[in-house]
Amino acid sequence: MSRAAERLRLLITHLDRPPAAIVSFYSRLFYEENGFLLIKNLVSEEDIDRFRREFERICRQEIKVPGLVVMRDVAIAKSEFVPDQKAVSKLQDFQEDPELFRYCSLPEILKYVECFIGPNIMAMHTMLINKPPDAGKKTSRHPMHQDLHYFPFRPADRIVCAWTAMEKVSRQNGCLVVLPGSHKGTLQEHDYPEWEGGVNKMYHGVRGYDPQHPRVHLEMEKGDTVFFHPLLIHGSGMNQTQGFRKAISCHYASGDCYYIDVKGTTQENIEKEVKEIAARKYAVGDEITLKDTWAVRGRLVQGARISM
Ligand SMILES: CCCC(=O)SCCNC(=O)CCNC(=O)[C@H](O)C(C)(C)COP(=O)(O)OP(=O)(O)OC[C@H]1O[C@@H](n2cnc3c(N)ncnc32)[C@H](O)[C@@H]1OP(=O)(O)O
Ligand SMILES: Nc1ncnc2c1ncn2[C@@H]1O[C@H](COP(=O)(O)OP(=O)(O)OP(=O)(O)O)[C@@H](O)[C@H]1O
Ligand SMILES: O=C(O)CCC(=O)C(=O)O
Ligand SMILES: [Fe+2]
Ligand SMILES: [Mg+2]
Repeated sequence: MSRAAERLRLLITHLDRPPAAIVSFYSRLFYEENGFLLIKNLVSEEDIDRFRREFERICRQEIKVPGLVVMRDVAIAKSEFVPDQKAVSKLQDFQEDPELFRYCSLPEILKYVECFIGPNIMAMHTMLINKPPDAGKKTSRHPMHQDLHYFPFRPADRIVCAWTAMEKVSRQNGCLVVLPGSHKGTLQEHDYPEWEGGVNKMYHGVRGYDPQHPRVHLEMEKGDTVFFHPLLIHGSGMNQTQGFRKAISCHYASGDCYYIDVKGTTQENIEKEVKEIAARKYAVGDEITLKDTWAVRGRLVQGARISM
């Protein structure tokens, strides 16, 4: 941390009731320097319990949500499907589920998102992650990566992720691991890590990241929320408990971001995979573009949809 940030932190910890302006200025400085900001106790217990109940209903197949992707861990991908949360490692694209999508519109979340990306806010990517107990092959890990690798839109500074712990997350059950300050670098080349036990579909990792870079384990309580920059290198360790570690997240982009063509960039490999899956999912041919797959999923949650 810079000296300015450290002095502000000391000031805040020594004041009985630090002025809100100083706290927000410090928070912003912390985000600029580290690429993430953790806010404790931001989402209510009641809301989280509602998201959990909705997740369980989806797993039991009591409701069907258009466009939803229900993902199984690669370790059990080829075994018989049972309609239970134990068979689901992640939901993606829940924008058509009003109950889960409520998360993306929570005013306490949008208040922060607006500070980072401005008043026009699109929810671009939604996930409920149910990290399973590791089946013994370390496939429950998420390799270190930058989320921007997946996004064909810019600028990076107008994108932010909100990630809320739905229960206590610790090093034991595979909390997020971040490399503070790594968001100041550029987008790195990503590919599948060479892991003996297998890797989940599309879980690319940064090629040759520096293992000496300081790492921070973000241990969090239920309702704590971390906001992070799309260039921040992060991942999560394996779940060494018997519980399913739950988190809900949304990636936001400003309504005036713009799409880019990733041809000829390091993102070409993920484009190829996404197009193959999208062609099957939407039963269309080769003509679907990466941009289309994002434009159909994005939803405006505040302000104006300008170029997204
Ligand atoms: C900021 C963003 C960061 C990220 O999003 S990182 C992770 C991104 N990952 C994704 O977007 C993957 C999303 N998942 C999916 O699209 C689907 O789950 C997926 C992988 C296409 C499978 O879906 P379905 O086709 O409905 O499932 P299926 O049971 O019919 O299986 C079809 C073939 O896929 C395989 N599969 C299923 N889950 C897998 C997994 N987790 N890892 C690797 N392979 C997997 C499955 O074995 C089957 O293979 P085969 O065709 O029988 O050889
Ligand atoms: N060989 C590797 N190559 C790349 N990334 C790795 C490798 N091993 C672990 N990681 C990543 O590092 C992060 C932390 O994972 P891991 O569970 O191995 O360590 P940890 O939880 O920090 O340490 P410990 O297991 O000692 O508590 C995860 O994002 C994981 O995917
Ligand atoms: O919840 C996790 O383990 C990490 C998820 C993540 O970083 C992602 O899906 O991009
Ligand atoms: Fe990520
Ligand atoms: Mg670990």
